[in-house]
This record gives sequence, structure tokens and C-alpha cells, in this order.
Amino acid sequence: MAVEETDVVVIGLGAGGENAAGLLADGGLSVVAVEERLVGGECPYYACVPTKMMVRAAGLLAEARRVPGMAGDTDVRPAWEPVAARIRDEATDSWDDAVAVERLTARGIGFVRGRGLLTAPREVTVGDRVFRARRGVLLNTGTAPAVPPIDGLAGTPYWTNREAVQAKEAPASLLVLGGGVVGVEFAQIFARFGTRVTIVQGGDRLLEREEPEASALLEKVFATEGIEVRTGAKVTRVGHDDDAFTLHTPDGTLTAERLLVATGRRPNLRGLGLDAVGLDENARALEVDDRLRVTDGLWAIGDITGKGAFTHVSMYQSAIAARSILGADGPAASYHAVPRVTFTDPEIGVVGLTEAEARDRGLAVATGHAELADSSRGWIHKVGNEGFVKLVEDTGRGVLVGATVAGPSGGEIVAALSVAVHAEVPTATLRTMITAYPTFHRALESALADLGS
Ligand SMILES: Cc1cc2nc3c(=O)[nH]c(=O)nc-3n(C[C@H](O)[C@H](O)[C@H](O)COP(=O)(O)OP(=O)(O)OC[C@H]3O[C@@H](n4cnc5c(N)ncnc54)[C@H](O)[C@@H]3O)c2cc1C
Ligand SMILES: NC(=O)c1ccc[n+]([C@@H]2O[C@H](COP(=O)([O-])OP(=O)(O)OC[C@H]3O[C@@H](n4cnc5c(N)ncnc54)[C@H](O)[C@@H]3O)[C@@H](O)[C@H]2O)c1
Repeated sequence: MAVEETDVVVIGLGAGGENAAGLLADGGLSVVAVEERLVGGECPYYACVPTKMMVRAAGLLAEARRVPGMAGDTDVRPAWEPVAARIRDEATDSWDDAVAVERLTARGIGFVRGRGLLTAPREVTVGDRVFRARRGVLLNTGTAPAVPPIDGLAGTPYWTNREAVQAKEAPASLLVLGGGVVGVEFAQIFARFGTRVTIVQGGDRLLEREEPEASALLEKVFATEGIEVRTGAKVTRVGHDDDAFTLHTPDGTLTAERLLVATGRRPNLRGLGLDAVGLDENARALEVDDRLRVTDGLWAIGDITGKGAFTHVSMYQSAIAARSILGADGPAASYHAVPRVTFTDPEIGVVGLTEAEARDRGLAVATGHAELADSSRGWIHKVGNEGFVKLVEDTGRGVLVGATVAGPSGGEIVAALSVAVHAEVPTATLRTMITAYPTFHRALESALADLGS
């Protein structure tokens, strides 16, 4: 078998892999890009983009339902068809990546559809082709839904995010297994389209990685929207017949037309040939240095690095990895100010550390809190004004190390605090800032005033 020579092989074209392949080609290197499914990965076809189209549609319904008592009357009759059509036609091209492939090849990148396998250092095999990468290999293989080994679940037509974004109609009822980000976003979307939703969460609260105040707020809002939340739940068995799924728990059974499994992700590391380069394919994540290097001639970016499973992290890392592969200088990767947004209503925008994480690191911590409803804008906004600002200060250094903004546009407002955490702006300086009246972000002033009190 003839070995094909190239400078770099990229295995897996998630958001970061696609971007890095382009940067490397622009930098003058020959690049072979290997993707077994769809170029662009999870985000454009099964995750961020289609789910945020759903969030937008569900938000329109919620706003229309808020009209009575504020601005007249509405008669809201949800229809899923425009949502499904938009995802099919505008977002995913019927889950076809021809345009994305064309974008790659137009930049001179060699595209190979297939499963990439590391067969030796700097060597990748795809089917019957073998590539030797002079500079090295970049891995961006991402994650797949993790499905728990619950008795009876395998073999049933349960949904993961991949089937849920292809829904042709909103089901009459839906059980959501898992109350993390995926679970809560889909739960509220479908509930707003009339689906009777129950979240069955193993952890003791929703969004257990975020501030407990955010979990409590979501649980309160979900209750008002008719979404049932069962926390601390243990599902022992899953049943399915033509009409329904049944979850068996020690407290009884739950039944619904559809079941969405949203219990986390598993990294696509198994079967990648990591043992051929002396690495453990059973690891939760690949250990990378601050240039995204795993070992000599091997780089990794995206969800498989365990630095935050978000598209913006994958993109951020792709630029650093590409620079490293090109031998160019530039800032090293730093993760002290990773932002993330749970696109529920209220949105939960977060940056950096939660209070618990800051305390676990042994920092001297002060927190500041303000309710959005108590701000002038929150009071004016009235219906749908639930939310808060929570700041986490490292009092030793006098800087914010984390913040949460929950509420209308929480994911946008938190950007101001991302700047503060990223640039380590002294809280004393933040307190001298002028915030426009009457904006939601004026609540930042109140939260700053509350710090340590
Ligand atoms: C429902 C949902 C909603 C989300 N919403 C958001 C959001 O709003 N904002 C946000 O920032 N993040 C969101 N995320 C997370 C986001 O989707 C991921 O962080 C993002 O896709 C980045 O992943 P990645 O770059 O690691 O690779 P991925 O997108 O996972 O892509 C990896 C690619 O590698 C390919 N591959 C794997 N193994 C091989 C192999 N051996 N050979 C060839 N190809 C291979 C796969 O087919 C895949 O195309 C969401 C996730 C889910 C599940
Ligand atoms: N808006 C966004 O940026 C966005 C949206 C969706 C997903 N994501 C990314 O995708 C990642 C994965 O999200 P996710 O929600 O799938 O995972 P997750 O790890 O955030 O949450 C999974 C939840 O499922 C629960 N769980 C696990 N096993 C269970 C079981 N057997 N029964 C009941 N509950 C169980 C856990 O307690 C946990 O709370 C996120 O961490 C995030 O990085 C981001």
C-alpha cells in the first residue's frame, strides 16, 4: 500500500478541526482532513444551531403568551412544522455537508470521508489509504451521547439530541432523562410547544455544575410552565411498547410517548488507535499542554481535551493549535474565563468559577448577589423578569474569578463580566464604572455593592 505524504492530518472536523484545517492550509501547509460523518461536527447539525433555532421559536411562543395583562390579547397556537422545516432547510441542508466539504476543498485541503485511525506516530489510516503527516496529526473527534446501561433501554427507539433535532412534530409527552444543559434546553422547548414534559434527573438539582441559585431559579420557572422535575431519581428499568416509554423508579413508574436521553457525553477516543502512540483510549480526556500538544507530533482540540465542551472552546483552541503546528508564536491557552450559556428562559450566562469551585481551590471568596426583578429595568419588564446576578470574588487579589447572570439576555449581559474575569479587572475599578439607566446590567452595580456584605 503506497503511503501518501502530507504535512498535517486532521482527524475529525468539528468546529475547531474545520477551522484549524483552514488556518493550516492558509499558512502554506498541505492538509488532509478526515471526517466520518458530517463536516462541522455536532454543533451545526445536531446541537448548538438547530437547538437555538428551537429556542428562538419557543421564546416567541412564550413572549406571545406574556401579552395578556401587558399589551392586549393573543391566541397562541404552536406549530412545530416551521421549526422542523427551518432546521432541515436553513440549518442543516437536510443533514448534508456538501457545502462545507466544498468550502474545505476550495482552500486546497484534501478531504477524505471515512474513519481515521492512528496506526503509528504521525501515521493515519483511513480505509485502504495510509497518510504520513510530516508535521503531525490534529485530533478533533468530539463526543457522542453517553447512554447509561439501564436495563431495557438499549434497542428502544429513544431519542438523543441527534433524533430530537430531527423531530417532525412535538410529541404529546416526553420524558427527559438527565437534567444537565441538553436536558433543560430541550425540556423547555418542547413544553412551550405543548408537550407534557417530565425531567428525570439523577443529580440532586438541575444544572448541577452551575450555581445552586441557578438550579433553584430554573426549577421554579419550570414549575410555572408545567414542566415536572424529579431530582435524585434512579431509573432501574426502561420499558417500551408501540405507544409509550415507561421508566421504572423506586417511587413508581413514569410514562410518555417519547424518551430523550440527555445524560452526558462520551469522548470519541475509543477505536482511534491511541495505543499506537502510547496513549490510553479509555481516558475521559486527552491531556494537552497550553499549545494543545498531546505528545510529539500530536495535537488535540475540542471536547476531547476536557477544557469545556463548547463550540467556542473548540474554536479558541483551534487557532492556538494551528499556530503551534505552524511553528508561530502567540499567546498560550488559558481557561480562567471560559464563558457558557444555558439557553433556557431565563438564560443562564456563566463565566469562570462558581462559588463552590472557587472555595474548593482554597481561595478567600466573597460573593455579591442582586435580583434582576429589583432593578428598575426588571420592574419595568415585569412578566418574565426572573433572574439574578451572582459575583464570585477572590478577595486575596481583589478580582472577580466567576459570575453568573440569569435572566432575560443573561447570556449577553454576562459578557461584561467575562471581560472583568478575563482581564482581571480589579473590583475597585469595576465599582467606578457607569452603567446605563435603565438596563438589566445595572444590576451588576448592585451585585458589586453587595460583594462581601
Ligand atoms: C444538544 C446540544 C446543544 C449544544 N449547544 C451548544 C451551544 O449552544 N453552544 C456551545 O458552545 N456548545 C454547545 N454544545 C456543545 C458543542 O456541540 C460541542 O462543544 C461542539 O460541537 C464542539 O465539539 P468538537 O469540536 O469537540 O467536535 P464535534 O462537534 O463533536 O465533532 C467531532 C467530529 O469528529 C468526527 N469523528 C470522530 N471520530 C472520528 C474518526 N475516528 N475519524 C473521522 N472523524 C471522526 C465526528 O464524526 C464529528 O463530526 C451543544 C451540545 C449538544 C449535544
Ligand atoms: N448551551 C450550551 O452551551 C450547551 C447546550 C447543550 C450541551 N452543551 C454541552 O454539552 C455537554 C453535555 O450536556 P449534557 O446535558 O448531555 O450533560 P451534563 O453532564 O451537563 O448533564 C447530564 C446530567 O444527566 C444526569 N444523569 C446522568 N446519568 C443519569 C441517569 N442514569 N439518570 C438520570 N440522570 C442522569 C447527571 O446528573 C447530569 O446532571 C455540556 O456539559 C455542555 O458542555 C452545551
